[in-house]
Amino acid sequence: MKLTLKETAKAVNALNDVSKYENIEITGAEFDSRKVKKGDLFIPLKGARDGHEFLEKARENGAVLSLWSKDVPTPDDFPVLIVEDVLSAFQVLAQYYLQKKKPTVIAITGSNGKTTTKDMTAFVLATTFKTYKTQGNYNNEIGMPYTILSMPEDTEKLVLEMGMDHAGDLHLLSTLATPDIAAITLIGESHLEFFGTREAIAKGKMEIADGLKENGLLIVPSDEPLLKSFLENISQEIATFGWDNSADEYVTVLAEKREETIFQFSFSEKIMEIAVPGKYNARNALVASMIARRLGVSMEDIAQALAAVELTRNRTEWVESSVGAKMLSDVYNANPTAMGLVLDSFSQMETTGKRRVVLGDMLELGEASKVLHESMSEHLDSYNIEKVYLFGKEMKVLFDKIVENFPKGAVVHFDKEDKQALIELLKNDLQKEDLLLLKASNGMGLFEVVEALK
Ligand SMILES: N#Cc1c(NC(=O)c2cc(S(=O)(=O)N3CCOCC3)c(Cl)cc2Cl)sc2c1CCN(Cc1ccc(O)cc1)C2
Repeated sequence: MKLTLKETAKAVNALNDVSKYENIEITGAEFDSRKVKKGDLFIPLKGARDGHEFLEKARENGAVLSLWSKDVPTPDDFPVLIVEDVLSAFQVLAQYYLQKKKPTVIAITGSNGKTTTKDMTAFVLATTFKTYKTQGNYNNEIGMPYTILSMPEDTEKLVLEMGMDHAGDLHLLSTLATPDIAAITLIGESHLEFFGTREAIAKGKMEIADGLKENGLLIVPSDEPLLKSFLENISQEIATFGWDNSADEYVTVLAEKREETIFQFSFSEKIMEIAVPGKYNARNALVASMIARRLGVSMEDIAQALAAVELTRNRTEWVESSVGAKMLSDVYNANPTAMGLVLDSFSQMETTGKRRVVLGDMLELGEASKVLHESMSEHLDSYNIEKVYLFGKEMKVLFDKIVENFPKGAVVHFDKEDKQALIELLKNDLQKEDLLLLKASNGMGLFEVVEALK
């Protein structure tokens, strides 16, 4: 990214006069002060802590400018753009950058299929165009603007995953990104506890068309009756996909093997393959191919790319333990905000068994580490969570802080060297109906704990 101070100030509607600053250029935008590089714009978001507290760290790492809330005392020795609301300014800046660079924007949503379809689409488009895609789970109102502002200057095709937790989420993301192509991979059941009915989920998913360009294309499943009524209000072109010729384009699965799936699309004689099992991956490949064909990628390139696609393992899926407990190892974003958010949503999840959490150290939090690990106590309530297993030396302060608030023995702490002891205790404690959440920095190796419990 490359933006001048002046155009940035204008785009975010800065409230202060920036003419007193020399005209600098920003080459990136970051809200995690640890990731700030030279030339970045710092985005002080309210996470587990208020990002405004971390300007010094951002400055040390090379930030040249910062957005700044009008409600926070202004630093007098650092250039800032004072705004009504930092998050909105971040989003508006992303929208400005998108309108300036004008890549083709492809938006993809749907329950679990969206990540696979996003990866497949980007992989196929990359055979022919300079392509950029959503990284990790950066698919929400913070992650998507971040993705847009991280896009290389010469990006031709931008593949954005759009996540939906609540009604209104996709309306915001779609109107920000104004996609040229929008795809709903599946309506599914996720978040039923929030939406109440699958109709409400379908309505929420259809919001992805709210920002769709007039000459854009909406790609939807042909076998989803709940979408029918909403599609009547769509003025843009619609293409449906499915398993048979009731859809505009369909896929015929010829063979499902352990390591690959063999199939054929309605629009080509070619016998295709992807190096992953599961007929739903053939459906995801069909959506990716419909998008690629629409944008001019040849069938040869599509076939070659699909045969070689590597998928980022969908890393937030639930896996079952050997006794039947459900385990979620959320390996994304080991930062205080993400840990707090996942603890809050885990604490609300329906279960007939007990909720248990394994929390490992969050690394690289420097001198803020103690207070940030302790702050997780705000997300741990003995009413919702039966047992807390803390793992690593940074987590000792959290143990000391919460042990008194839980029944005797409900909070335990292990040093990193005692991973085996942690595994033995979990094997002993876990019951069939339990839910287990595991979250830590990758460096703590919690995936070994999950593997041992499977
Ligand atoms: N609160 C907080 C902190 C962070 N939070 C985030 O990065 C963050 C992550 C998330 S997220 O949940 O990970 N996320 C981001 C993108 O889309 C998917 C979801 C969100 Cl939504 C919001 C924020 Cl503000 S990163 C970070 C802190 C506080 C400490 N910082 C480093 C530091 C160490 C020592 C110091 O002296 C100063 C700073 C690093």
